[in-house]
Amino acid sequence: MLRRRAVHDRRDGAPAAAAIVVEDLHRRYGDVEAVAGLSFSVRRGEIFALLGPNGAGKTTTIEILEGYRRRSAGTVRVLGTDPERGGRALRERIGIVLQAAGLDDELTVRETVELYASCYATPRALPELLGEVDLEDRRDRRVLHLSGGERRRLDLALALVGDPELVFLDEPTTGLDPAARRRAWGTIAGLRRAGRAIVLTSHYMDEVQQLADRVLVMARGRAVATGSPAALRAGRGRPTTIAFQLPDGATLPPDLAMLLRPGARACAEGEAAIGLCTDEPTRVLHRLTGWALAQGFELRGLSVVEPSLEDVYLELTEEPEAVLHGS
Ligand SMILES: Nc1ncnc2c1ncn2[C@@H]1O[C@H](COP(=O)(O)OP(=O)(O)OP(=O)(O)O)[C@@H](O)[C@H]1O
Repeated sequence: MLRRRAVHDRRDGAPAAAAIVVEDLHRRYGDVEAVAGLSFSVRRGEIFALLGPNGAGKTTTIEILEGYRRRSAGTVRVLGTDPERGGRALRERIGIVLQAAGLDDELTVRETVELYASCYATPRALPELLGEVDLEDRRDRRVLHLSGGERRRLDLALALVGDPELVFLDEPTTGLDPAARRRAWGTIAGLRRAGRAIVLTSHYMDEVQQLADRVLVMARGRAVATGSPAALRAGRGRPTTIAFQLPDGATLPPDLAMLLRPGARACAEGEAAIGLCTDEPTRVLHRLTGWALAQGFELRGLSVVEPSLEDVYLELTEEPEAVLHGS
C-alpha cells in the first residue's frame, strides 16, 4: 500500500505545497545560453511534464534541479533547499529514473534493490516496494532475464527505494509495449496519489496528455507555453477540424471549400481525406451535413477533431516566439 504524504516540509513542519520553485534561471555554456530566464514551480502531488525539442535545455534544467549542474543565475529551491548546497541530505529525498541505468545483469531483482537500499538510512521495505512496481513475482530473477518492461519497473523501484518526496522520470516508457505502457502509467499515477511531486520528460504526447497535470514547453532555453494539457489544446484560437471523405466526383460548395486548408497541420492529419478548419464547428457541421443530405451523399469517416497535444507541441516548438500561458 502506498504511503500518503502530508503536504508539509519534513524539516520544519511548515506548509510546503511547492516541491520546486525556479525563478529566472539561466545557464550559459560559453556562447550558448542553454537556459535563458526560466521560471516555474512544481507542486507536491502533481505530475509536471517538461517538454521541448532536442537542445531546448531540458536536461540542463533537470540536472540543475537534481544538484548535478550549477546555474549561471537565478533562484532554485528544491524541497525548500538550494540544490547546489543540498548535498546528500537533499539527494536522499529525491528519486531519479534515468533512461538507461547501469545495473549489474548478474544480480537478482532482490539483490539489486538491497544494494541500492544500503545507501539509505531508512529504505523502503522490499515487499512493499516490489508490490508498488508490480515485481513481487520477479524478485529472484536476474536482471539479465527481465523483459524491457520489467527492467523499467526495476529502474522505478530503485528510484523509490529511499521513499523520495520528488521523483524525476526521464522517458519512463520508452521501449515498452502498449500493455506495459498502460501499467507503467498506472504506477506513475499511483506516485501522484501518494503525494509525491513528479517531473516527467517524454517524447510521447499521448503519455503526457494522459499523465501530466501541467506542462511546460521549452524551446531555445525559454518557456513557450505552460498550462494543463487541456488548456494548451484549447488555447489561442486553435481551430477544430471536421474530417470526412467526399464521394468520387463530388465538389464542395465554395463557402465550405474556402475552409479547406491542406497546408495546416491540424487539417492534414487524421484518417479522412478532407479536413475543414473552423472556429465554428457547430455551424459548419450543420452546413456540411445539410449540403450532403441535399446531394444524397454519405460522408464516410465524418468526425470532429480537436487539436491533439502533439499538434500544439509541434506548432509551439516551431514558433518559439509565440508565448502562451494557459491556466
Ligand atoms: N556541457 C555542455 N557544454 C556545452 N554546451 C552544452 C553542454 N550541455 C548542453 N549544452 C548545450 O546546451 C543546449 C541545451 O542542451 P540540453 O542537453 O540541456 O537540451 P535538451 O533539451 O535536454 O536536449 P535533448 O532532448 O537533445 O537531450 C544545447 O545547445 C547543447 O548543445
